[in-house]
Amino acid sequence: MKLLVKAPAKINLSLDVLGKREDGFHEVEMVMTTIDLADRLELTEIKEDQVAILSRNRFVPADERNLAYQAAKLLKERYQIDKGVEISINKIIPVAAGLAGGSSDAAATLRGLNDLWDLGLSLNELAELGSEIGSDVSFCVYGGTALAKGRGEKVMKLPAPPACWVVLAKPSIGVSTSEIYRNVDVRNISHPNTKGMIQALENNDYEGVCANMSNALESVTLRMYPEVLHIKKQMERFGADSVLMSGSGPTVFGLVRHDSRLQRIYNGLRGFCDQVFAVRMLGV
Ligand SMILES: C[C@](O)(CO)[C@H](O)COP(=O)(O)OP(=O)(O)OC[C@H]1O[C@@H](n2ccc(N)nc2=O)[C@H](O)[C@@H]1O
Ligand SMILES: Nc1ncnc2c1ncn2[C@@H]1O[C@H](COP(=O)(O)OP(=O)(O)OP(=O)(O)O)[C@@H](O)[C@H]1O
Repeated sequence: MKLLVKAPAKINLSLDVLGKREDGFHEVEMVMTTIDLADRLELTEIKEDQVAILSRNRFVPADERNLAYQAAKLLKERYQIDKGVEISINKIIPVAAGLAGGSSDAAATLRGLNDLWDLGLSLNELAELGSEIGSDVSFCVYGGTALAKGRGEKVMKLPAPPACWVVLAKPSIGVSTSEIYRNVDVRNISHPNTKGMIQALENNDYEGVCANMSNALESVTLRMYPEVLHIKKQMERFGADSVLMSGSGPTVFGLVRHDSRLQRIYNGLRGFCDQVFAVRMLGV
Protein backbone atom coordinates (compact mmCIF):
# COMPACT_ATOMS: atom_id res chain seq x y z
CA MET A 1 0.00 0.00 0.00
CA LYS A 2 1.10 3.53 -0.81
CA LEU A 3 -0.31 6.88 0.33
CA LEU A 4 0.37 10.41 -0.86
CA VAL A 5 0.08 13.24 1.68
CA LYS A 6 0.55 16.99 1.35
CA ALA A 7 2.44 18.95 4.02
CA PRO A 8 1.70 22.69 3.68
CA ALA A 9 3.91 25.47 5.06
CA LYS A 10 2.64 27.97 7.63
CA ILE A 11 3.15 31.66 8.15
CA ASN A 12 2.75 33.57 11.42
CA LEU A 13 0.40 36.51 10.90
CA SER A 14 1.29 37.54 14.43
CA LEU A 15 3.67 36.14 17.02
CA ASP A 16 3.89 37.32 20.61
CA VAL A 17 6.37 36.13 23.25
CA LEU A 18 4.82 36.48 26.70
CA GLY A 19 7.73 35.23 28.81
CA LYS A 20 10.24 32.51 29.51
CA ARG A 21 9.02 29.26 31.08
CA GLU A 22 10.68 27.03 33.61
CA ASP A 23 11.14 24.28 30.99
CA GLY A 24 13.32 26.67 28.94
CA PHE A 25 10.66 27.25 26.27
CA HIS A 26 8.82 30.54 25.79
CA GLU A 27 5.15 31.19 26.37
CA VAL A 28 3.80 32.38 23.01
CA GLU A 29 0.59 33.61 21.41
CA MET A 30 0.58 33.19 17.64
CA VAL A 31 -1.92 33.54 14.82
CA MET A 32 -0.91 31.05 12.16
CA THR A 33 -2.26 30.05 8.78
CA THR A 34 -1.32 27.44 6.18
CA ILE A 35 -0.36 28.45 2.65
CA ASP A 36 -0.40 26.73 -0.72
CA LEU A 37 3.29 25.86 -0.63
CA ALA A 38 3.64 22.20 0.31
CA ASP A 39 5.99 19.24 0.52
CA ARG A 40 4.69 15.98 -0.92
CA LEU A 41 5.21 12.81 1.10
CA GLU A 42 4.82 9.30 -0.23
CA LEU A 43 4.28 6.69 2.47
CA THR A 44 4.94 3.14 1.29
CA GLU A 45 4.56 -0.01 3.35
CA ILE A 46 7.75 -2.07 3.34
CA LYS A 47 8.47 -5.64 4.50
CA GLU A 48 11.24 -4.76 6.98
CA ASP A 49 10.08 -3.49 10.37
CA GLN A 50 11.81 -0.11 10.08
CA VAL A 51 11.33 3.57 9.15
CA ALA A 52 13.28 4.67 6.07
CA ILE A 53 13.51 8.28 4.89
CA LEU A 54 14.25 9.21 1.27
CA SER A 55 14.87 12.75 0.06
CA ARG A 56 16.89 14.27 -2.76
CA ASN A 57 17.32 17.49 -0.76
CA ARG A 58 20.76 17.53 0.86
CA PHE A 59 19.53 19.71 3.75
CA VAL A 60 16.94 17.12 4.81
CA PRO A 61 18.37 14.55 7.24
CA ALA A 62 17.59 10.93 6.32
CA ASP A 63 17.94 9.56 9.86
CA GLU A 64 16.39 9.95 13.31
CA ARG A 65 16.91 13.74 13.15
CA ASN A 66 14.15 13.93 10.54
CA LEU A 67 10.86 15.02 12.13
CA ALA A 68 8.87 12.71 9.82
CA TYR A 69 11.03 9.80 11.04
CA GLN A 70 10.34 10.83 14.65
CA ALA A 71 6.59 10.94 13.95
CA ALA A 72 6.58 7.42 12.48
CA LYS A 73 8.70 6.05 15.34
CA LEU A 74 6.44 7.67 17.92
CA LEU A 75 3.34 6.02 16.43
CA LYS A 76 5.10 2.66 16.12
CA GLU A 77 6.25 2.69 19.73
CA ARG A 78 3.09 4.14 21.29
CA TYR A 79 0.75 1.73 19.46
CA GLN A 80 3.11 -1.27 19.15
CA ILE A 81 3.02 -1.33 15.35
CA ASP A 82 5.37 -3.96 13.95
CA LYS A 83 5.17 -2.72 10.38
CA GLY A 84 7.72 -0.80 8.31
CA VAL A 85 7.32 2.32 6.20
CA GLU A 86 9.39 4.20 3.65
CA ILE A 87 8.77 7.96 3.70
CA SER A 88 9.81 9.71 0.53
CA ILE A 89 9.88 13.50 0.95
CA ASN A 90 9.63 15.74 -2.10
CA LYS A 91 10.88 18.94 -0.45
CA ILE A 92 9.29 22.10 -1.81
CA ILE A 93 9.25 24.21 1.39
CA PRO A 94 12.64 25.88 1.99
CA VAL A 95 14.52 24.33 4.93
CA ALA A 96 15.19 26.23 8.19
CA ALA A 97 13.09 29.06 6.83
CA GLY A 98 10.51 29.85 9.53
CA LEU A 99 7.82 28.06 7.51
CA ALA A 100 7.54 24.90 9.68
CA GLY A 101 8.62 22.60 6.86
CA GLY A 102 9.90 19.82 9.12
CA SER A 103 6.95 20.18 11.51
CA SER A 104 4.49 19.92 8.65
CA ASP A 105 6.25 16.78 7.34
CA ALA A 106 5.87 15.28 10.83
CA ALA A 107 2.18 16.24 10.97
CA ALA A 108 1.52 14.81 7.49
CA THR A 109 3.27 11.59 8.54
CA LEU A 110 1.03 11.33 11.63
CA ARG A 111 -2.11 11.89 9.53
CA GLY A 112 -0.97 9.56 6.74
CA LEU A 113 0.13 6.68 8.98
CA ASN A 114 -3.09 6.99 10.99
CA ASP A 115 -4.84 6.05 7.73
CA LEU A 116 -2.25 3.60 6.37
CA TRP A 117 -2.11 1.66 9.65
CA ASP A 118 -5.81 2.11 10.35
CA LEU A 119 -5.23 3.48 13.87
CA GLY A 120 -8.49 5.40 14.13
CA LEU A 121 -6.94 8.30 16.07
CA SER A 122 -8.72 11.68 16.14
CA LEU A 123 -7.04 14.92 15.00
CA ASN A 124 -6.89 15.98 18.66
CA GLU A 125 -5.03 12.79 19.56
CA LEU A 126 -2.64 13.25 16.64
CA ALA A 127 -2.04 16.89 17.64
CA GLU A 128 -1.22 15.82 21.18
CA LEU A 129 1.27 13.25 19.91
CA GLY A 130 2.67 15.92 17.56
CA SER A 131 3.44 18.23 20.49
CA GLU A 132 5.99 15.65 21.69
CA ILE A 133 7.93 16.16 18.43
CA GLY A 134 7.93 19.95 18.20
CA SER A 135 6.01 23.07 19.18
CA ASP A 136 4.62 23.74 15.67
CA VAL A 137 3.54 20.15 14.93
CA SER A 138 0.15 20.35 16.68
CA PHE A 139 -0.90 23.34 14.58
CA CYS A 140 0.31 21.55 11.43
CA VAL A 141 -1.86 18.51 12.24
CA TYR A 142 -4.97 20.70 11.98
CA GLY A 143 -3.78 23.21 9.36
CA GLY A 144 -6.05 26.11 8.41
CA THR A 145 -5.98 29.20 10.58
CA ALA A 146 -5.57 29.13 14.36
CA LEU A 147 -4.44 30.83 17.53
CA ALA A 148 -1.62 28.83 19.12
CA LYS A 149 -0.75 29.32 22.80
CA GLY A 150 1.40 27.67 25.46
CA ARG A 151 4.65 26.81 23.71
CA GLY A 152 2.56 26.55 20.53
CA GLU A 153 0.72 23.28 21.22
CA LYS A 154 -2.60 24.75 22.43
CA VAL A 155 -4.44 25.31 19.17
CA MET A 156 -7.77 27.11 18.75
CA LYS A 157 -9.40 27.40 15.33
CA LEU A 158 -9.93 30.85 13.77
CA PRO A 159 -11.74 32.04 10.63
CA ALA A 160 -9.79 32.02 7.36
CA PRO A 161 -8.03 35.26 6.37
CA PRO A 162 -9.55 37.38 3.57
CA ALA A 163 -8.53 36.17 0.09
CA CYS A 164 -5.17 37.56 -1.04
CA TRP A 165 -1.80 36.57 -2.44
CA VAL A 166 1.20 35.80 -0.25
CA VAL A 167 4.64 36.56 -1.69
CA LEU A 168 7.50 34.86 0.14
CA ALA A 169 11.20 35.53 -0.17
CA LYS A 170 13.90 33.56 1.62
CA PRO A 171 17.46 34.86 1.74
CA SER A 172 20.13 32.21 1.27
CA ILE A 173 20.76 31.70 4.99
CA GLY A 174 19.21 29.25 7.43
CA VAL A 175 18.18 30.47 10.88
CA SER A 176 18.17 28.36 14.04
CA THR A 177 14.91 28.79 15.96
CA SER A 178 16.56 28.10 19.33
CA GLU A 179 19.24 30.71 18.64
CA ILE A 180 16.60 33.37 17.99
CA TYR A 181 14.59 32.49 21.12
CA ARG A 182 17.83 32.53 23.13
CA ASN A 183 18.44 36.10 22.07
CA VAL A 184 14.96 37.41 22.95
CA ASP A 185 14.95 39.91 25.79
CA VAL A 186 11.49 39.25 27.26
CA ARG A 187 11.48 42.54 29.24
CA ASN A 188 12.08 44.52 26.12
CA ILE A 189 9.65 43.31 23.47
CA SER A 190 7.10 45.17 21.41
CA HIS A 191 3.96 43.04 21.72
CA PRO A 192 1.61 42.43 18.79
CA ASN A 193 -2.08 43.21 19.17
CA THR A 194 -3.25 39.57 19.02
CA LYS A 195 -6.85 40.51 19.87
CA GLY A 196 -6.81 43.05 17.01
CA MET A 197 -5.63 40.35 14.59
CA ILE A 198 -8.34 37.93 15.74
CA GLN A 199 -10.97 40.66 15.42
CA ALA A 200 -9.79 41.41 11.88
CA LEU A 201 -10.11 37.73 10.94
CA GLU A 202 -13.56 37.55 12.48
CA ASN A 203 -14.64 40.61 10.48
CA ASN A 204 -12.96 39.38 7.26
CA ASP A 205 -11.19 42.75 7.36
CA TYR A 206 -8.15 42.71 5.04
CA GLU A 207 -6.85 46.13 6.11
CA GLY A 208 -7.22 45.07 9.75
CA VAL A 209 -5.13 41.92 9.12
CA CYS A 210 -2.45 44.02 7.40
CA ALA A 211 -2.43 46.59 10.21
CA ASN A 212 -2.06 43.97 12.95
CA MET A 213 0.74 41.89 11.41
CA SER A 214 3.56 41.85 13.97
CA ASN A 215 6.22 39.41 15.16
CA ALA A 216 8.07 39.74 18.48
CA LEU A 217 11.00 37.67 17.13
CA GLU A 218 11.48 39.90 14.09
CA SER A 219 13.72 42.54 15.69
CA VAL A 220 16.04 39.80 17.04
CA THR A 221 16.52 38.18 13.61
CA LEU A 222 16.78 41.53 11.79
CA ARG A 223 19.55 42.59 14.16
CA MET A 224 21.49 39.36 13.61
CA TYR A 225 20.84 39.01 9.86
CA PRO A 226 20.70 42.37 8.02
CA GLU A 227 19.87 40.59 4.72
CA VAL A 228 16.40 39.89 6.16
CA LEU A 229 15.83 43.61 6.75
CA HIS A 230 16.98 44.30 3.19
CA ILE A 231 14.37 41.89 1.77
CA LYS A 232 11.68 43.37 4.00
CA LYS A 233 12.43 46.91 2.81
CA GLN A 234 12.48 45.84 -0.83
CA MET A 235 9.16 44.04 -0.56
CA GLU A 236 7.63 47.17 0.95
CA ARG A 237 9.18 49.34 -1.76
CA PHE A 238 7.79 47.09 -4.54
CA GLY A 239 4.29 47.66 -3.13
CA ALA A 240 3.20 44.77 -0.87
CA ASP A 241 0.28 45.81 1.36
CA SER A 242 1.96 44.55 4.55
CA VAL A 243 5.27 42.75 5.12
CA LEU A 244 6.47 40.57 8.02
CA MET A 245 9.04 37.92 8.86
CA SER A 246 7.54 34.45 9.47
CA GLY A 247 8.36 32.57 12.69
CA SER A 248 12.00 32.94 13.64
CA GLY A 249 12.85 33.76 10.03
CA PRO A 250 14.56 34.30 7.73
CA THR A 251 11.63 34.09 5.25
CA VAL A 252 9.79 37.36 4.77
CA PHE A 253 6.24 37.39 3.42
CA GLY A 254 4.06 40.13 2.00
CA LEU A 255 0.31 40.21 1.52
CA VAL A 256 -0.94 41.51 -1.82
CA ARG A 257 -4.56 41.99 -2.72
CA HIS A 258 -4.37 43.01 -6.37
CA ASP A 259 -3.12 40.70 -9.13
CA SER A 260 -1.72 43.68 -11.04
CA ARG A 261 0.82 44.41 -8.30
CA LEU A 262 1.80 40.79 -7.69
CA GLN A 263 3.92 40.37 -10.84
CA ARG A 264 5.88 43.54 -10.14
CA ILE A 265 6.71 42.50 -6.58
CA TYR A 266 7.59 38.93 -7.64
CA ASN A 267 9.87 40.09 -10.49
CA GLY A 268 11.49 42.75 -8.34
CA LEU A 269 12.41 40.24 -5.63
CA ARG A 270 13.60 37.63 -8.15
CA GLY A 271 16.17 40.18 -9.26
CA PHE A 272 18.26 39.56 -6.15
CA CYS A 273 16.71 36.62 -4.27
CA ASP A 274 16.75 32.97 -5.45
CA GLN A 275 13.82 31.65 -3.48
CA VAL A 276 10.67 33.65 -4.18
CA PHE A 277 7.14 32.20 -4.21
CA ALA A 278 3.70 33.66 -4.90
CA VAL A 279 0.93 31.53 -3.38
CA ARG A 280 -2.56 31.67 -1.91
CA MET A 281 -3.45 31.10 1.72
CA LEU A 282 -5.26 27.80 2.30
CA GLY A 283 -7.43 29.49 4.92
CA VAL A 284 -9.44 26.66 6.43
C1 LIG B 1 9.18 30.13 15.74
C2 LIG B 1 8.01 29.20 15.56
O1 LIG B 1 8.21 28.40 14.39
C3 LIG B 1 6.77 30.04 15.31
O2 LIG B 1 5.71 29.30 14.78
C4 LIG B 1 7.80 28.28 16.76
O3 LIG B 1 7.63 29.04 17.94
C5 LIG B 1 8.95 27.30 16.93
O4 LIG B 1 8.47 26.03 16.70
P1 LIG B 1 9.41 24.76 16.47
O5 LIG B 1 10.45 25.04 15.46
O6 LIG B 1 8.48 23.61 16.26
O7 LIG B 1 10.13 24.67 17.87
P2 LIG B 1 10.72 23.40 18.66
O8 LIG B 1 11.35 22.47 17.68
O9 LIG B 1 9.70 22.88 19.60
O10 LIG B 1 11.85 24.14 19.50
C6 LIG B 1 13.04 24.61 18.96
C7 LIG B 1 13.69 25.52 19.98
O11 LIG B 1 13.04 26.80 19.98
C8 LIG B 1 12.86 27.29 21.29
N1 LIG B 1 11.43 27.51 21.56
C9 LIG B 1 10.47 26.98 20.75
C10 LIG B 1 9.14 27.21 20.98
C11 LIG B 1 8.79 28.00 22.08
N2 LIG B 1 7.51 28.27 22.36
N3 LIG B 1 9.75 28.53 22.89
C12 LIG B 1 11.07 28.30 22.64
O12 LIG B 1 11.92 28.80 23.37
C13 LIG B 1 13.49 26.27 22.23
O13 LIG B 1 14.79 26.73 22.49
C14 LIG B 1 13.57 25.01 21.41
O14 LIG B 1 14.68 24.25 21.74
N1 LIG C 1 11.40 16.77 7.27
C1 LIG C 1 12.29 17.77 7.45
N2 LIG C 1 12.36 18.77 6.55
C2 LIG C 1 13.25 19.78 6.74
N3 LIG C 1 14.12 19.87 7.75
C3 LIG C 1 14.08 18.91 8.68
C4 LIG C 1 13.17 17.84 8.56
N4 LIG C 1 13.34 17.06 9.64
C5 LIG C 1 14.31 17.61 10.38
N5 LIG C 1 14.78 18.73 9.81
C6 LIG C 1 15.84 19.58 10.41
O1 LIG C 1 15.19 20.67 11.04
C7 LIG C 1 15.87 21.90 10.81
C8 LIG C 1 14.83 23.03 10.69
O2 LIG C 1 14.10 22.79 9.52
P1 LIG C 1 12.62 23.36 9.23
O3 LIG C 1 12.53 23.51 7.76
O4 LIG C 1 11.62 22.51 9.90
O5 LIG C 1 12.72 24.77 9.96
P2 LIG C 1 11.71 25.94 10.16
O6 LIG C 1 10.89 26.13 8.92
O7 LIG C 1 12.49 27.12 10.60
O8 LIG C 1 10.78 25.43 11.32
P3 LIG C 1 9.88 26.32 12.31
O9 LIG C 1 9.19 27.36 11.49
O10 LIG C 1 8.93 25.26 12.87
O11 LIG C 1 10.82 26.88 13.34
C9 LIG C 1 16.67 21.68 9.53
O12 LIG C 1 17.89 22.33 9.60
C10 LIG C 1 16.81 20.17 9.40
O13 LIG C 1 18.10 19.75 9.77
